[in-house]
Amino acid sequence: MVGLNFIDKYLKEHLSKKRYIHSLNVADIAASIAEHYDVDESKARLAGLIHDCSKEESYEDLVNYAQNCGFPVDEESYNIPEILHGPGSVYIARSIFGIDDVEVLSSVRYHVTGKENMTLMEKIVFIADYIEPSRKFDGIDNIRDLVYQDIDKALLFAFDLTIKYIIDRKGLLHHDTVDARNFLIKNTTL
Ligand SMILES: Nc1ncnc2c1ncn2[C@@H]1O[C@H](COP(=O)(O)OP(=O)(O)O)[C@@H](O)[C@H]1O
Repeated sequence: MVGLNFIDKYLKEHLSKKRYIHSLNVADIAASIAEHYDVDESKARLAGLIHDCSKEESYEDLVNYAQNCGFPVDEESYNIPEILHGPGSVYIARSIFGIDDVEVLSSVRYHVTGKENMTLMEKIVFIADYIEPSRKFDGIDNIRDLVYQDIDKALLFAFDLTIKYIIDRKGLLHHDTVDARNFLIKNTTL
């Protein structure tokens, strides 16, 4: 794997200032949630740092990256450009940063939509992205409180908000977020 200085320089060169700061914020909060839940802080921090590294690439590049990211990406995903940077960032993580840790890679892969039966690391990176300090929307304070009490409750709140947001805008909704939500409803005590 390349050094953190290389990753930092890459992010500065490939992301807007705002998204670069967002990435640093997600890294910090992911590490803090990981510490709380006793999972590997440095992996959570790394996944948070790189989660959006492909976000400003063209649709054509993202399609190519997603097809070669090493995780399944279904056909429907290519109709929703907003979600392609999940797999796209995995491609850059592997091919440019030399990251091969599956926990880190899968947290980046599913950070936009979530998925059925998420690992704790995947949950941490997803929710860190959702609540990092520069995010502002109704209900965020509730999610910020819940994260340290019961991460599944925080995730359910976030999935419901995302699903409602997309439905309100008549957008195409990828089923992974619905699957993530339904899995929590069926398998956890909420
Ligand atoms: N299941 C889904 N189906 C369609 N669009 C989705 C789904 N989940 C998330 N999105 C969209 O993907 C985008 C994610 O952007 P954002 O929250 O800024 O993530 P990031 O910090 O990873 O860039 C949002 O526009 C959101 O509405």
